[in-house]
Amino acid sequence: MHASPLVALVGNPNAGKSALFNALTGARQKVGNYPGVTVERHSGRLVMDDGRPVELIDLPGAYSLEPSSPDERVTRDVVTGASSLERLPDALVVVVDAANLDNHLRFTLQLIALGLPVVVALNMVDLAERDGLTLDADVLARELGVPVIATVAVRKRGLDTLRAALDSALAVGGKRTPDVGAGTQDDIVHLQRRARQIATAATVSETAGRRWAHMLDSVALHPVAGPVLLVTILFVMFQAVFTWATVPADAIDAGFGWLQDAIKGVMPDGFARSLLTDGLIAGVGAVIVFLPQILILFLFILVLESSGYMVRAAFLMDRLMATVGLSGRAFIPLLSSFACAVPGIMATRVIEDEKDRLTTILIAPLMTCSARWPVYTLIIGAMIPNMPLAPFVRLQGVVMFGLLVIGIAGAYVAALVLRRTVTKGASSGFMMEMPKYQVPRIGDVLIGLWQRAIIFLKRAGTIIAATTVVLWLLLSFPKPPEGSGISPVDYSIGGRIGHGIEYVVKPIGFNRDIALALLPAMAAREVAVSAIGTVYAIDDKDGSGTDRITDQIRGRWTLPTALAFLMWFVFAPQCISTIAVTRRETNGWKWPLFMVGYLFAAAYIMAGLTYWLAVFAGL
Ligand SMILES: Nc1nc2c(ncn2[C@@H]2O[C@H](COP(=O)(O)OP(=O)(O)OP(=O)(O)O)[C@@H](O)[C@H]2O)c(=O)[nH]1
Ligand SMILES: [Mg+2]
Repeated sequence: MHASPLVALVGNPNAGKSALFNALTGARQKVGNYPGVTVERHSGRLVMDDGRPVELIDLPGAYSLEPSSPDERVTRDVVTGASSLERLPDALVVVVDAANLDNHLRFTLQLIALGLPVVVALNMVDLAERDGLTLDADVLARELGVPVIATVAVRKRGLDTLRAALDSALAVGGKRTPDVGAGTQDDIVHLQRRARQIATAATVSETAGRRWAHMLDSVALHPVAGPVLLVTILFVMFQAVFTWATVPADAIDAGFGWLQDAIKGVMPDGFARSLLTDGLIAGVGAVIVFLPQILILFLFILVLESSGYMVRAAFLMDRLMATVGLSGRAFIPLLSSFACAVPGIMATRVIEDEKDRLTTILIAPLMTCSARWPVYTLIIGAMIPNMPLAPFVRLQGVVMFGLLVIGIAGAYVAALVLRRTVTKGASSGFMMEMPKYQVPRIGDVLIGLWQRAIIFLKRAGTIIAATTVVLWLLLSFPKPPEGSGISPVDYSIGGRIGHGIEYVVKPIGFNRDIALALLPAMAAREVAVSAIGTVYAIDDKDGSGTDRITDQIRGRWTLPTALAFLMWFVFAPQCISTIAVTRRETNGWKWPLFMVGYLFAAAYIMAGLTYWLAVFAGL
């Protein structure tokens, strides 16, 4: 039996728990360590008005009862009575930041649901008032069903009232066993909604900016309107990529055409000229044409990120992610993977749980990265008619969107399977602060776009140029004997390698041209585009050298082949950089090899299925 009751200070990080702890205990505190963990234990003595002592502990800040760090685990274990290091508190003082009520009330609701006596310290009301936000503590108390005391920890304001409220909470409290299930059952979207409702109800007055944020959130986080908005934004993004980019892309295309002609005008005909114009310029040009589309894609991502919407999207996704046993924290790395899996995989470092993190790394390549855009766009542009389906909705954009959705669905299934087999383990929760909404700064967005453009152009200038030249050489030599009638491509070294690959990919509907492009495309996916361009430049039947790749594809590919090829690129791990970064982040070859294996298998099966279904459907 302990002499004095135990009271724990809990709340989100930076709510002011330690400041309140210091104000309440003064010099009567001890700092120690919880045995076995590196988490510090702060305890101190609080003296009630009648002189009775209460032991106060300052718990580490946490976002929720689903811990994602050792600190948060200590907090969770203590308040749920699961801790072997600390007895169950007799009451909780939940500290919330008044200026950040929506965010902090989520955890508060979870804590109240545990059933222990709770007093809420509505802290930092001075900062809230400075920001033009006035809150009604009584309304808050009524909505939450527990006493709420306004405090300013650093000015020791509200401490007497807080002590009195704590006294009566302890008096009526009795000790109940925490109802651990109650706090964690509600998913975070629901909690967030409830928190926002309460915060709105308790708000007496607020600035226009805050009012706007509340209004935007009531749409963006709405259980029905939220997902609809998210899908709409993504859909508009894809339509924009296809429609806005045509003019600049055509201009770039024309520019490279002009450059080819100019060089043909000054250089004598021969191997060097042909390598330079039909090989290098055509190959690199075929990829650079996609710069406008990639920049439009990044424009959307950067604006969504800097406006504060992205984290809201992560919230909406959390429920979905939880169904496959992934942490909501995985959303941000996965989202970055839509630009490129390499930074995406590096961003998985924010995920504490190893199994969670590994699963996220393994599915990251299924997000449609920007290197796939050139491939998708080329094939869709050549083979899918761009007929309007509805105002502002065209078939090509829909197909593109479909490929993206298939990638996500693939990742979903992969995570589901992986989490039950090779990366089995308990899943952890996710909580993040909702950032403020703000109008994106044009300068920041432009700098972001500029950086992407440079990275893309560098790739085109190095990896893509080099593989194009190597492929050109492999496809040009040795030359078939004069008058043999054999196509130079088929006779070349590259052609023979291609025939070898063709054996493997013929069953899934791929032709020789695709087989030839697959190997160089291992360097980077978009090389497939320049590689196909190279094949057709060397294999130019009429010798005019003027046919565009799209026309060549149209003439030589069937629709089932094109669809199978698209499906292949949704799954195939055609990217050396991704494999390398996976090796680095997982410290060994085991997981990158596993990733390559399962993705190639999926690519093969899905492409094959697509091909044969399309053939049987008579496409
Ligand atoms: N203006 C103002 N500042 C406060 C108040 N309470 C705390 N602060 C300041 O807010 C910051 C965070 O306070 P802490 O007490 O360290 O927060 P905490 O909840 O212990 O944070 P963690 O330990 O990280 O979970 C500090 O700089 C405090 O000085 C308050 O009522 N008003
Ligand atoms: Mg602290």
